[in-house]
Amino acid sequence: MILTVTLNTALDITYRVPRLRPHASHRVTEVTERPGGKGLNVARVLAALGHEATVTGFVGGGTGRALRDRLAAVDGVSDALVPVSGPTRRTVAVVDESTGDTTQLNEPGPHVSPAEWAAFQEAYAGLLGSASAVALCGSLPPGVPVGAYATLVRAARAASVPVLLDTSGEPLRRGVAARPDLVKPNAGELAELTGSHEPLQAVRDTRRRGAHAVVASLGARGLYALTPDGEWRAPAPDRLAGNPTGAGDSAVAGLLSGLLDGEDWPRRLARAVALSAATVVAPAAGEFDAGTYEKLLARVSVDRVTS
Ligand SMILES: O=P(O)(O)OC[C@@]1(O)O[C@H](CO)[C@@H](O)[C@@H]1O
Repeated sequence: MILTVTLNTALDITYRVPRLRPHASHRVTEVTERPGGKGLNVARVLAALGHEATVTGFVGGGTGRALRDRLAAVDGVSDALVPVSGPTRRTVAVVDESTGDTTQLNEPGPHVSPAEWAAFQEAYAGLLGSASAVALCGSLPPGVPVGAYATLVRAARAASVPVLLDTSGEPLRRGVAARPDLVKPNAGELAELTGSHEPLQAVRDTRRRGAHAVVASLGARGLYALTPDGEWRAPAPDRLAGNPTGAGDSAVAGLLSGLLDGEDWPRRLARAVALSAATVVAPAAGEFDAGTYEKLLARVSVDRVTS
């Protein structure tokens, strides 16, 4: 199975409003609630692609129960979440129907005690034994040490399980230094990590800091991959209208799914680009439009960079 770790799980709430205006009161036209946090989105997409996925991380309180109830209804995803005494957070995505723009409000998450963090690490070590790959995704809840991902990367490497890291800030900086097989930063995360606003220079710097391979999502410029096998650029397809929340998580699912299906880098990147775009046209994170995915997969161009 593919293991996804979401230390800061969330009940994702999406509101659609005709037009979002600061200082105004809004009538919500549609509400959706989904089990979320980045790794849960990755797992749902992997399951939809036919992979067996297991999710772990912390879960607690009434929001945690609601998250688990909804997760139990998702085919192909096993729940190996670890209890925490505080309540799982909510995140709110507000979609402005007049522009298609999304505004995201993410709660910090429950406080995690040293004993809860130790219990998680024990559970994680056990799960690594049956994992063919692991994805470490999203922000850290309060109380979890800032070097948590570095610790989890090292444990995966010691167990010879390929490990992908998708986070930001100091947890990313320390996690990269622990030498994950792959990191997937966006342009903002790259700039924060390296201090460079020139994305290609920042990608090279990230690899020098320890990551074996880097796949950067550069918005309208698409994906840029720097790997031991070479460098590739995969331009994004024409801008699609919709909700971009979770598009990066679908790219992670595409990269992992391609790796485990034995695909080469260009085909993994094509999956990532097509899934990411197909997520924008689906209503919520962790879902994708299958028709759009198939159509784009046949059309995505991935170019080798030779300089
Ligand atoms: O606060 P984090 O952990 O960075 O991000 C959490 C989150 O906004 O990311 C997903 C989209 O990628 C949402 O489903 C989720 O709630």
